Formats: sequence, structure tokens, C-alpha cells
Amino acid sequence: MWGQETELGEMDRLWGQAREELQKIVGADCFSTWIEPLRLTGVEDGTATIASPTRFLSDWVSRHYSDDILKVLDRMGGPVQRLQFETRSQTARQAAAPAVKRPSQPRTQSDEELTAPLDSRFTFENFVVGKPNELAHAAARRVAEGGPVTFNPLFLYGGVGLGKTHLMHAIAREIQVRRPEARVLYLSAEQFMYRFVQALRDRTVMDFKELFRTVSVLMVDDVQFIAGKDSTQEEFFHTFNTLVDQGKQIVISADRAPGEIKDMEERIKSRLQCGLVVDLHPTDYELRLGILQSKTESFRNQYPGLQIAPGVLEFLAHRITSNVRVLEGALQRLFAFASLMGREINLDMAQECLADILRANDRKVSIEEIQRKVAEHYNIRLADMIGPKRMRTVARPRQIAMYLAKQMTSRSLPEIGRRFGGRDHTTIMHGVKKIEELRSADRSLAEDIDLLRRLLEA
Ligand SMILES: Nc1ncnc2c1ncn2[C@@H]1O[C@H](COP(=O)(O)OP(=O)(O)OP(=O)(O)O)[C@@H](O)[C@H]1O
Repeated sequence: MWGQETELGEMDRLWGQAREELQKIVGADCFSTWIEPLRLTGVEDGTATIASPTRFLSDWVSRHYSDDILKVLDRMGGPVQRLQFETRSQTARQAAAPAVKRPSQPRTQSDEELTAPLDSRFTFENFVVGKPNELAHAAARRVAEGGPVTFNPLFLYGGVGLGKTHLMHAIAREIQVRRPEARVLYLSAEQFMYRFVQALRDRTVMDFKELFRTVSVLMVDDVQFIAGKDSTQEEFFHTFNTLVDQGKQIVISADRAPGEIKDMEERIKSRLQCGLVVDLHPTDYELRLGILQSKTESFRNQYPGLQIAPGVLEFLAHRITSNVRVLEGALQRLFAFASLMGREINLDMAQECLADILRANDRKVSIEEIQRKVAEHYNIRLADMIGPKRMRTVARPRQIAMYLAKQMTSRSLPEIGRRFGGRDHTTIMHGVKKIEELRSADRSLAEDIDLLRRLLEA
């Protein structure tokens, strides 16, 4: 039991244990951003008191992690039914716990309370550029490099998980590095609303206005969130206008183009469109492969010694087309699985371990379609795909079709074998391996395969 007389040292020891549990529950990134700066200072009558460096942090933790914290504390020595947060001053915090990670410390307590933490992985260096995102990337770089404000606002939009937040964080980070004196305020539209409502409640609206209107760069993520929220929209509109009039840079992101945001006032939509509006297009195969290669490099440090068989990244880039977040999650899962099992990452493992993701992304290309397209392309008879002929002019296209069937469908090797004239699964495996080897050595074959795949995906 936690006792009323529990010593402060003992409290630190218990909180140390609780933190370990919490890290497992919320994950390393969320932990270091939200939980690590907290400290347990007392437990009395079922209420645990948690010291937090800022009010923003305590509000956030209380809304998102209260249940987890209560559960862990209760398990460790309960009963604890309630949490209360107290905000500690900067000095107390420095002595007590590491600060929330930022590239540089914001200049005032108020900025600090308003600015959302930046993810240290979301940098320009880690952003892989391809055709679908090159314009958005170039515009983001231009804004981050500073100089005269040429387009205001920069409005970035695109579907789920295509890199909007990544680019926003990269811009904020780069500006802070290049111009440490600049006051960059980055927050989500939800946080903007939340702070605004809080200011209304606390009767500190003037302070709120003053704060927002004196920043050097304002960055608001997911602006579609304020659609339909009238007074927040109103306040946002005035903040926006004041900053634009002062020549301050504004960067906005959303999941759709300004004109398509429903329940957003026309005057705001039109304001949002008056700078540069760029979209992040859905990824193409080359970009997905580039992202997978780049993430694999970083996973290699985390999981040293793990091998990936040729063709696996290509397979993932072809089959997982929904968004980059899912792609990343799939790769992460493969690495974790391979490291637990002490196995190499190969195609079979990828199909087994990612069956749910692959099913959700299934493009429903049939083996018959593959056989037909490949036969047409190499000018052989469709019947030869399943027939017994062994001469190379027939056998090679057949192996290519087997390879594409393995890459583009969720069928198992025995199932593919059955559709290739009842061949054994080892024959299919051999065919797939052969094409994998040839692909890396024979450029024109690799181009043929890519072309066929594009035709089949169309
Ligand atoms: N071009 C890219 N290069 C490297 N990583 C990328 C790229 N695009 C997206 N990612 C990664 O994909 C994940 C999702 O990206 P992000 O959170 O920026 O998406 P989003 O567009 O903001 O999505 P949402 O609409 O859900 O907020 C992140 O981990 C990000 O690093």
C-alpha cells in the first residue's frame, strides 16, 4: 500500500518502476515526450499527485494517459483512484526530470506551453523525395530556408499518412536551427482550438491573441479540424490575417484542398488559397521502394545482423499501396518478428507475418490475368503457360508469370502451382528464385517485369 508517510525517495523509486511499465504501454516515443518529464510527488487518500513542467503537458497527459497511469500505480501499490497534476516551475523541473525534447528551448514559458513537441525523426534528411511529393518538398524547403516570404500561406495537403506532419516538423526544426531567434509556433488545429477554449474559460483571451499574433512563423497541422467550429474559425481567421499583414510566414496542412473543406467559412477558404497550395500525391512504386530502403537502413542499426532476402522490399512496395504509415508499420513488424524468431526476412515470412495488411491492400489481380498479360507480352500461347514445354522461349515467360503471381497475389505456392498446370510448389519456388536472380543481373528483364506489373496494376 502507498502510505501517507511514503518518503519522497521512496516515491521516486516507485515512480521509477511505474515509468518502466508506462514506457512499455505507451511506446518509447510517446513516453519520452509526455511521461518522462513528469514526477510523482505524493499519494494520499487514493489521489496521486503528479508534478508536470507545464500546464499544457499536464492537460495533455490527463486527457490521454490518465487511465494508463492510474492502472500502473494501482497495480504497484494501490489503491489509487484519482490523479491530480501540479505545475512546477522551470527550475524545479530541471532538477527533477529531463525537459521535453526540442531542437532548441522556446524562449518563454508561454511559447513552451503552446508549441507541440517535434518528432526528432521527422527531418528533411529522413524525407524521401519522389515524383508524388517533390513539389511539396521543394516548397517546404524554401519556407524553411527563410528569406523573403514569397508565398503565404504555404498550404500542404494530402491523404492520410503521406508525410504532411513529417514535412511540417521538418520545416519547424530547420527554421529553429537556422534562425534560433525566430518564434516558431507549431501546433495542431485541435490544440489551437483547445487553447482558445481554455483562454475563453480562463478569461485570458487577450493574452492568447497577443501570443499568437506575435510569433514569427505560425504552423497549424490538420486545419480541417476547425471546420464547423465557429468561434475557433473566427479567431483563427483574425490571427491569420494579422500575421499575413505583418509579413509573417504561415504554414498550414490539411487532408484536402482548401476549397474542399466542408463547413469552413468561404472567407477562410479563400484566404487559405491565396498563397501556394501544394498536394502530396499518393505514393508511386518508386517512392515506396525508396522509403522502404531508407527505413531499412535505419532499422539495421536497431536490429544489427538481420538479413533481408532480395525481392522483399520490392514485394512490399508493390503490395502495400495504402499509405506510408502502413508501409513503415509493416517493415517494423517484419524486423521485430525476424529478430524474435532469429530468422532471415524473406518473401514467405513477409506473406505470413503481414497477411492482414496484404489482404487489406489486395489489388485483386488474378493469376489468370497475369498469365494472359505475360503470354501476350512475350507472344506465346496462353496454353503454354500451363503446358509442359521446356524450351526457354516458353519456360522463361512462364517463370516470370510465376514470379508475378507470387509478388502480386496472396496465393500460396501450392495454389499457384495448381494454376500452372498442377505443378509442384517446389517448381514454383524455383521459378520465383530464378527470376529474382535474373532481375538483379539483367536490366532489360527487370524493365520488362516492371512494365508488366504496371500494366496489371492499371
Ligand atoms: N516521403 C517520406 N519519406 C520518409 N518517410 C515518410 C515519407 N512520407 C511519409 N513518411 C512517414 O510516414 C509516416 C506518416 O507520415 P505523416 O504522419 O507525416 O503523415 P500525415 O500526412 O501527416 O498523415 P495524417 O493525415 O494521418 O496526419 C511518418 O512516420 C513519416 O515519417
